Amino acid sequence: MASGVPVSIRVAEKRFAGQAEPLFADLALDLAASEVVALIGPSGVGKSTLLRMVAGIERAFSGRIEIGGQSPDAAAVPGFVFQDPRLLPWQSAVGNLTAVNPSLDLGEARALLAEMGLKGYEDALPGELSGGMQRRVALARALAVKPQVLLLDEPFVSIDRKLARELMALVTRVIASHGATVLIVTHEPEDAARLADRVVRLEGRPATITAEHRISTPREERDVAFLRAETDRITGEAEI
Ligand SMILES: Nc1ncnc2c1ncn2[C@@H]1O[C@H](COP(=O)(O)OP(=O)(O)OP(=O)(O)O)[C@@H](O)[C@H]1O
Repeated sequence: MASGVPVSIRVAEKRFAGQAEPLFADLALDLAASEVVALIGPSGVGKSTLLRMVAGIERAFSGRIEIGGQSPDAAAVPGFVFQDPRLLPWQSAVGNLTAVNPSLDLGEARALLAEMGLKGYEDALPGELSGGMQRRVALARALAVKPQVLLLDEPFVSIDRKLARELMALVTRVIASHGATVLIVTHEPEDAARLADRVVRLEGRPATITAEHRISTPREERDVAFLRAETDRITGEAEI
């Protein structure tokens, strides 16, 4: 089990070609080791871009991002869960895990899939799995790199709420058992209230942090009434 490392984000400027205003200017965000931070904010504010910058996928910006004191290039590979599962269609579930980490032994890969509730489906191809099962494989794949940092980009979007809640329960267990530092982008304040230790709202262009909200109640104690109240606080319908 890898434990989480601190993440330091300092963006002097990030601007895509053709943008009159930079997406980010003098943006600073720190995550403590093993902290779970949810990024919320309007569409187009730059949440996914920031996640890709932390992952080292998006490199054209001025500033510095450090993962456990190292640049994203030098740091251990983060686990990344995208909006859609993006599995290799010709690889089995196990094959999708070993594809991202060839040193993962088959027993470990199968154990990760079992942890995601996929016992018996290890050798199935993605096309033979339901959408929900494919998302579970994608989560197992993110854990297959034994990440110190887990990046989740709207992993519960465009699925029904029942499935989203099942997957969130799974992510809650993963957070408890794998201990990574987690940065999750979500449109749903309720999802943030379920999962995060801290909710950070980005707004404007350049985007700034306009609200931060800590949630200290343990995840497993967050019941429906709690989630409703927290969601109101996060959306600004109650004082934060
Ligand atoms: N590769 C790119 N080239 C040019 N512009 C881009 C690129 N990627 C993102 N953008 C622009 O940067 C802005 C931020 O995009 P981003 O996807 O990060 O926002 P977001 O907050 O994640 O939005 P959403 O919630 O809709 O996913 C948008 O205006 C988008 O069009």
